[in-house]
Amino acid sequence: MNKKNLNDIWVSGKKVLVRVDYNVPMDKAGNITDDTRIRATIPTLEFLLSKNAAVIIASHLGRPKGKIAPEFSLKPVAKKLSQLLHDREVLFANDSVGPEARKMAAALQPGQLLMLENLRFNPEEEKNDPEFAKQLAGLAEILVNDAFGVSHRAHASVHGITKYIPAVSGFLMDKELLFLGQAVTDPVHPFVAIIGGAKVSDKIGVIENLLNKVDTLIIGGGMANTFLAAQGYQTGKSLVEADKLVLAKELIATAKTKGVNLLLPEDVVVAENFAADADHKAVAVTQIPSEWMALDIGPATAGKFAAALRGAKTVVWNGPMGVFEFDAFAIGTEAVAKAVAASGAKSIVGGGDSVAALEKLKLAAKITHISTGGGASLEFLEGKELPGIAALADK
Ligand SMILES: Nc1ncnc2c1ncn2[C@@H]1O[C@H](COP(=O)(O)OP(=O)(O)OP(=O)(O)O)[C@@H](O)[C@H]1O
Ligand SMILES: O=C(O)[C@H](O)COP(=O)(O)O
Repeated sequence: MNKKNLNDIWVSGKKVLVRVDYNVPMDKAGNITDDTRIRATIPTLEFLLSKNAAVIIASHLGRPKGKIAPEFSLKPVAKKLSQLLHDREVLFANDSVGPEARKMAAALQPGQLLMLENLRFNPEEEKNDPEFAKQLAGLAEILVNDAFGVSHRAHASVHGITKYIPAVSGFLMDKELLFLGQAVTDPVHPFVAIIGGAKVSDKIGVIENLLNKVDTLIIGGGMANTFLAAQGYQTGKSLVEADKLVLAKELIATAKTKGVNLLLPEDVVVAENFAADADHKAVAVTQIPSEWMALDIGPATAGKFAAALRGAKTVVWNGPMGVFEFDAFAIGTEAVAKAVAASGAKSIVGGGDSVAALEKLKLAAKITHISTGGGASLEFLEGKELPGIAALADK
């Protein structure tokens, strides 16, 4: 990529603002339930500290809608970061561009770390407000953008700010762009993509773009029902997007024209109702009872999908094959997770459910790259230009 990264600039003794995506899940008591996104930025932070930069960390957490909301405070995240950095002190400012942040940033010494409070406590962040961006830029000399997960948002801390101070990518951003970039621009074939999750409407762009690149496209999860309905199967009470039937038909036709091997479920696990303990059974897609709903791919389909993954050289996976939250309907997703891990392909996985399945099965280490981006990795796979990446300084 023709953008500057951390190796292209002098950071020693400089004040560096690092934009990270510490939008991590927390339980009701404020405990971080998955710290992957924090751990993923440690190489960038350690590099900056080893170079004696004064490091100011900025992030959002959740969607507090421009208002101060204690449940969205980044304080617990600062504590977690300190632990992950072997109890190194992480100073904390109770605002992001206010008097406290300004004072603490000004006093920050080389080798020290300061975390700002949630950027989204200010409505100006999401509005990409130039004055807010300028104030944020005023805290530092350089922006290091390691927040791949938010690079699809034209927000002040990833976009507007780059008008005032130079912006380069951090190591996490580099890693995301390298792996996702290779998959969309220069994949090694055979290239197999697996797309699942609830709705076709969320992933139309991804499917359309991947149809130009893949050899095999596997579709599972709730969205597969719309494709089944489009082919004329009775889908009972399954989740089907009636307004997407024509589109699903078009996508099936496009796959054919482009010579893509499109794989849809042949059998599904149907349930009497949407519940963890619902009565359920595997049936052929021609046999879905009118009062039942498909909540997982069936065993024959899982076998077919696994076979399609054998010999793949590049695999992209996003979205579960069924209602993974209920054990009875997690079997298809787990079978796909095992097949991706066993494929030996360069594998790129995005999305919380797919990653959770891999972690549950202790297979995450077998994946080449687990993306920290949700919406951002989807938009990247759609082939869109992400504003936070476009705004990085050119080489
Ligand atoms: N057959 C189905 N019927 C109804 N819901 C389904 C079905 N299959 C999967 N789902 C639901 O889809 C949801 C995930 O879909 P979503 O579109 O949010 O995927 P995603 O967020 O991209 O995936 P990930 O969480 O891996 O990123 C899960 O909550 C799952 O229960
Ligand atoms: O979790 C994410 O996908 C990112 O942090 C972006 O969050 P957002 O969808 O609230 O902008």
